[in-house]
Amino acid sequence: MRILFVSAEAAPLAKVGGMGDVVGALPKFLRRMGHDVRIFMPYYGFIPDKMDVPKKPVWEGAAMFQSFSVFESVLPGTDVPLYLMQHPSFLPRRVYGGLDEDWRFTFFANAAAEFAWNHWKPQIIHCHDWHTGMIPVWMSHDPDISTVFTIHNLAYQGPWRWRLEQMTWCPWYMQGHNTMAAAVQFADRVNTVSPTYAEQIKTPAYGETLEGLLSYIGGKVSGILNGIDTESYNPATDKYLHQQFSVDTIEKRPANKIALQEEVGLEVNKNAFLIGMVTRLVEQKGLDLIIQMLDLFMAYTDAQFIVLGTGDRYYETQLWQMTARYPGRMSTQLLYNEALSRRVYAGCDSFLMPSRFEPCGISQMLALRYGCVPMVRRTGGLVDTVSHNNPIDNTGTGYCFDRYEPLDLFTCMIRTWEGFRYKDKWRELQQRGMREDFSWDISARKYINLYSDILGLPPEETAPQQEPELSVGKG
Ligand SMILES: Nc1ncnc2c1ncn2[C@@H]1O[C@H](COP(=O)(O)OP(=O)(O)O[C@H]2O[C@H](CO)[C@@H](O)[C@H](O)[C@H]2O)[C@@H](O)[C@H]1O
Repeated sequence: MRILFVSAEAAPLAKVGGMGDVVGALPKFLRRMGHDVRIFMPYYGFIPDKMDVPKKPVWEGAAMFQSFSVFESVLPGTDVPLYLMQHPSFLPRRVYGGLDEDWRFTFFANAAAEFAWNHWKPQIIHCHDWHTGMIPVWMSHDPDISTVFTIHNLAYQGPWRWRLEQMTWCPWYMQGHNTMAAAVQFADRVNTVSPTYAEQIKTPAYGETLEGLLSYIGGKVSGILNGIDTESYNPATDKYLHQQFSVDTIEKRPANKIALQEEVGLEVNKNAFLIGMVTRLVEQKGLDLIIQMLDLFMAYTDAQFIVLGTGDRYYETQLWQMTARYPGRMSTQLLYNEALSRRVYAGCDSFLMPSRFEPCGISQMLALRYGCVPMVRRTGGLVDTVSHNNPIDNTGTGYCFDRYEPLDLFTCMIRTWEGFRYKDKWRELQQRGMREDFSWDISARKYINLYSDILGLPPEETAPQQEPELSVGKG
């Protein structure tokens, strides 16, 4: 099959969050299964810092009264063909933000559609989040090109219809209120990134006002759990770590904790319970819960806490102020830093992710892979990837809580801190997590079956079923 991924992010070139991880990894695995998968993304101003791009474009086109050029290369570290769309609006050294965001991504989507019609014609365009949401509307006219639309984040829905009407050809029959709604209506298949979240978004608590529409088109909505790139994220070979280790040499892991404490200015103490977070600092990630109960937790325990992230100014300030109250025990790194993120996963004892909602979550899977025990709220993909520790039966991979309440988070963190004192049981818990298989193989097969289904082809192989475990209340 010929499949074109269209996305605003693709790791390692442009990654802000988990969508970059997915688009950077899934095509590689689909190609290994024998399909011609390619990526189309913007040529951001910072891309030449990360790779050499040919000087001559492979194609030039026009959309929304603007001309643009497309350069062909390969996604670094893979054999995936990459098309970079160049236009002055993408020259700034940023992925998101700016007053022209609605315009530039609608234009990007239009450019991708022109590219698919005129240069490389795929059978399926796989669109990611609202930035590509108009593609399914335009492609609904084309009998040769079908579309899959993946929701990574329902909270960001793109420009509203009146703005789309101003900017572009927005057909009269497009009754969607905004770009995300239009995409959901017109795509041949809609999927989100975990089975639990695929059910949750049909409810008012998680549907972000689209629950009615998502329930109405429920037959074409599915949930396919994300994987992680286990080749890139491998603690046994990760060149960014102070000390590499594997599930069988886990006794080497504490050297990473000491190195991390030194690096971020925490008191060097191998016995202190070190908690980490690597996250976008936004409401989704449950930061308000942490801000409400962290003082209590710090007073009650000897724990240390490191946060690596950037995002809303409000959360940055709150965390910064809190850090000032705990010198040597808390460190806030307001940075986007891939290398440091790997050292946080490898050095911390536990990873905190009390999300308000979570479509899938990549961070908790990376934490598990690096032996960092996750503490999570049971919502969305966190339900499908982390199970509660049961030291009697030797099952479970982390610590979980249900209700979105500071006291429930506090209790969960205290239970984890207690668990950390029983070293042998803790090591077994870490090893169970490290042995979990989150590689892309299973999910990539499910995507192939989804594409085959649209094209009327028989499924390639039967992938094992993932049953959603429902937890729909916001607590
Ligand atoms: N400051 C920083 N420095 C370095 N690395 C950083 C960083 N901040 C975040 N990251 C990295 O970005 C990724 C975050 O991915 P997540 O899936 O956990 O959340 P996100 O909300 O961004 O993704 C959305 O899309 C994904 C993909 O579908 C869904 O899993 C998820 O639920 C949904 O919210 C991880 O690889 C993490 O290490």
